[in-house]
Amino acid sequence: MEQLFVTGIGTDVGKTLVAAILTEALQADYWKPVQAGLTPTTDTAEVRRLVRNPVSLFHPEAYRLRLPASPHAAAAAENIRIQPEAFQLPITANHLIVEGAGGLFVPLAPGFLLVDLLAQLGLATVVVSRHYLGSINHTLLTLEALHRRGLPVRGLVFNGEPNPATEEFILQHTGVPVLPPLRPEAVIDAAVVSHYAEVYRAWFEK
Ligand SMILES: Nc1ncnc2c1ncn2[C@@H]1O[C@H](COP(=O)(O)OP(=O)(O)OP(=O)(O)O)[C@@H](O)[C@H]1O
Ligand SMILES: C[C@H](N)[C@H](N)CCCCCC(=O)O
Ligand SMILES: [Mg+2]
Repeated sequence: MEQLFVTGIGTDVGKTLVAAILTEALQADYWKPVQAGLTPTTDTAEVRRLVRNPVSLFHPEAYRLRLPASPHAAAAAENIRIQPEAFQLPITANHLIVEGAGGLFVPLAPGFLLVDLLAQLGLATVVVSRHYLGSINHTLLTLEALHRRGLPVRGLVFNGEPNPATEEFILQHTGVPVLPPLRPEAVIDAAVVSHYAEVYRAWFEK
């Protein structure tokens, strides 16, 4: 069974889109442990919108915070302190896709970063890198942080217009496996996710 934690080089890089593709490809369950920002939608609702298979279950978030901000600040705004013990992996016999919030060093509580939650859960990662000027540095920092903690990378996803110079450097420098890339899409809907899910299913079966 695949139990994968989707992280990224920052916020808005495409983690939810990748999580939806993985959820559809593997007919996996999905879990977003910390949701900061409830409108116009949540990541769980977005993945539910993008996935068509009847098997996937959507597990409730451990924290649902109103403010679209760093989780430690969104929690503080509601007089909540995020507790490491509150995070228990959902019990399921299915594949499980877990989506982080922002990047690895996003604070959840004083002294408790998202990467600490990842280490506590003990999952392999899928890392999403979106192409922008500065993304090489953000990607290498993310991969080094995982490597230093002994957290395995199942695959790296490049999102955006192809950038061979960037992609080749990162892959040669780190040696991580690469998942199929995502290209800019005019709309993000279930049909687009279904297309990528086919490609991802083949990658996992190879
Ligand atoms: N390849 C793409 N083509 C078109 N739009 C994209 C693509 N990848 C991501 N997007 C859009 O970019 C926005 C940010 O992506 P997404 O919500 O997946 O980011 P995220 O990393 O999950 O952010 P968060 O840290 O808030 O969870 C969304 O509106 C998403 O639909
Ligand atoms: C609200 C946003 N969409 C994410 N859920 C949280 C992003 C936190 C980023 C914090 C930071 O790195 O400065
Ligand atoms: Mg997301």
